[in-house]
Amino acid sequence: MKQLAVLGSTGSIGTQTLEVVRRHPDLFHIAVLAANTSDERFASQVEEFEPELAVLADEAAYGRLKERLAGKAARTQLAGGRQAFIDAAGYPGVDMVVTSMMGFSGLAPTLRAIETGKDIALANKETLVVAGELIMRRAQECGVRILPVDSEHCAFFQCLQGERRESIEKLLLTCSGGPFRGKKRAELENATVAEVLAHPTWNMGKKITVDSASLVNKGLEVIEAKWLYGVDYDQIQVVVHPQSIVHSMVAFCDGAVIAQLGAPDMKLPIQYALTYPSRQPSTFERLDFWKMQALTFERPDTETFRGLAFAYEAGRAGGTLPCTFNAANEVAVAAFLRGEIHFLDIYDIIEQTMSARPACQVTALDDLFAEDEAARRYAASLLKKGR
Ligand SMILES: NC(=O)C1=CN([C@@H]2O[C@H](COP(=O)(O)OP(=O)(O)OC[C@H]3O[C@@H](n4cnc5c(N)ncnc54)[C@H](OP(=O)(O)O)[C@@H]3O)[C@@H](O)[C@H]2O)C=CC1
Ligand SMILES: CC(=O)[C@@H](O)[C@H](O)COP(=O)(O)O
Ligand SMILES: [Mn+2]
Repeated sequence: MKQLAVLGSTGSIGTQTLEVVRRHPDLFHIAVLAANTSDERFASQVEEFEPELAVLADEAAYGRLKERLAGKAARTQLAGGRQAFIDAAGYPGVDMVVTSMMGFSGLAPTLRAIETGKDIALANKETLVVAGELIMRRAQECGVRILPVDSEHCAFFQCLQGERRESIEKLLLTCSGGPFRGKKRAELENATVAEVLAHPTWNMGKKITVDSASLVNKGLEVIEAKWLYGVDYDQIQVVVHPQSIVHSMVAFCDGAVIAQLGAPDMKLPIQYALTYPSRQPSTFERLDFWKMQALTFERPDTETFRGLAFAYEAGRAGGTLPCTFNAANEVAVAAFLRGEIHFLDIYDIIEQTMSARPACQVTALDDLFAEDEAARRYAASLLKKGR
């Protein structure tokens, strides 16, 4: 029985992870649940799974949780606050930590999980974007496995089973193109939050859905792929594939291309990460190749969707720049979702923050926390200028 900690259990990946666990009660036990503010949903998860430990990072939400669970879930120890959330990642007896929390907040708990010897089912791509070198090195030193949950990276992982890294010619990273595929800047000036959140193929949390529309998500995934598979940026080619059926492909040195296909459903990569190296039966939707329409592929428009170009620039520069890129994006996306800026302003905020804060070398983890804070402050100052 694998003992799991699910960090970010109330979100899109977190709830789908729990769905996978419900279907395999013989394989998994939920030892730890952790989330941030969604106390109502979290309380019902705690009642259902009765973990040993349940943590809400947000103190006010933790207060509400205690009231909700008064006289219930007696076997579960409750805790609240940011430090408790990080400590939950190192809970004794846990075999695998699912990092389904959002954004830079994933870095410290992921590192804690690695350093306490837990395998990682990694959904939180921002952690690898800001600290890929450090995370991969610590994982190797601590003898833990990082199993990708992100659909494209799970596809690479499946395509690479039994292959040598040196045989990789290119990683072909597929991209839906988001809700605005084919549109030009002038058509995006007044894009509404509802239009941005209308992803054509995936149902996900709000932040990643905005990132998909701007192609920042694909940029984050380029950097994530670089660290997971140890390739050069020149070996990662983004291919727009609007149907989201081919989840990604690997081109090998002999000219062969291996692809992983499936219906767009995150439960499959989540289950694969949780059960690897075995495959477990599932009732997830099957592809019907007799009914399938065309699978199409195109080149991304990086002049309109500048998020991808910024990511390659940040990734190639290295050092603190990917952290700067990520922080500026997180600030801009939150402001866009609050209705404070236009969709295209996200690009300007990233661009200006990246040019104001050139890459510095990362010598310690604290360099990244300092850069995240400084870049957020700079990006937030751009919002105040009344864009
Ligand atoms: N959704 C998807 O299909 C995919 C997601 N991913 C990645 O997975 C991660 C999660 O995405 P998704 O599930 O969509 O996001 P959601 O917004 O749906 O969920 C985010 C989760 O993180 C928690 N959270 C948010 N902020 C904090 C914080 N500061 N400290 C601790 N916990 C926090 C939320 O808690 P609460 O709700 O209680 O506030 C919630 O449980 C992201 O990194 C995303 O890029 C990758 C591939 C696909
Ligand atoms: C489901 C998943 O893995 C997302 O990261 C997905 O890739 C988003 O789709 P885009 O290709 O539109 O960014
Ligand atoms: Mn993805």
